[in-house]
Amino acid sequence: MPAMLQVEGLSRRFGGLLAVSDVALDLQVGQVHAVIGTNGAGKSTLINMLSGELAASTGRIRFDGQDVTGWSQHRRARAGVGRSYQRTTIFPEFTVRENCRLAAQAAFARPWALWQAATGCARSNAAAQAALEAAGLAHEADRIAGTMSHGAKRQLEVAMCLATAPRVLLLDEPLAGMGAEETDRMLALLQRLKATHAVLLVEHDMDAVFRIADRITVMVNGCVIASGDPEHIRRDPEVQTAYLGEH
Ligand SMILES: Nc1ncnc2c1ncn2[C@@H]1O[C@H](COP(=O)(O)OP(=O)(O)OP(=O)(O)O)[C@@H](O)[C@H]1O
Repeated sequence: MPAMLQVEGLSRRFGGLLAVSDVALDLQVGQVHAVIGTNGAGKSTLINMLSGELAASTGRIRFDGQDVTGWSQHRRARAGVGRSYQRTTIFPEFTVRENCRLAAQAAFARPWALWQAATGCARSNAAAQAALEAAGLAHEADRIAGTMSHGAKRQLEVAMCLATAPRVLLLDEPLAGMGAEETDRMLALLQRLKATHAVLLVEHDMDAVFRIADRITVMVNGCVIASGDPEHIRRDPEVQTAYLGEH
């Protein structure tokens, strides 16, 4: 199957620091591709370049066959590149449904329709409902988002991402701070979503990564030191030394 998102020779420099160095990566529908690595390895910088929040210093990003390296974040998002953040980014005083509708409205902005009530935007409402159902949150639709558990809030962030109709999901530590049950629920969600999306997962929870990932890329100091299926990564001596320890 051709890659939905394809990265070649991607680097990012911050002054004298090479935060991401010559990274190559493929994301395919049907796969969760996990990127793991020590603190400061360059994982968030990589996601920020894929989403368009940060410009690449060198290299190329292709999405669905098109070179999107020079595209803005908004243009990539509209084309189908969705992302979630390390820190919770919901609107706590709004309902779960309103959060999803706002995410959809931001993605499908129609400046010429300013006179229409936002609540009446059929496309955003439909996208919000579909996202809630896909994320398993339809039964929580009318709940005030701020009153939900930490795990449910992270699930809502994935739903907000889904409301923008993405084909690629870039997820930055979606399991951070979760208990065992919440982790199980999120992994079940990712397992369902990968059937229709290409998923990039940046995550520190190694047990979860080895449960869910179809492919793992390991970064150290900005460089990819290994990439392959979980068994290959588990056995790689360089990965063992640099990162995994007992896993
Ligand atoms: N805007 C910036 N300006 C300067 N240096 C930066 C900037 N963003 C990141 N860095 C540096 O780039 C390196 C990679 O950071 P990055 O946040 O991508 O790592 P990470 O793998 O996501 O780490 P963590 O697991 O702790 O989130 C670090 O040394 C960091 O200090």
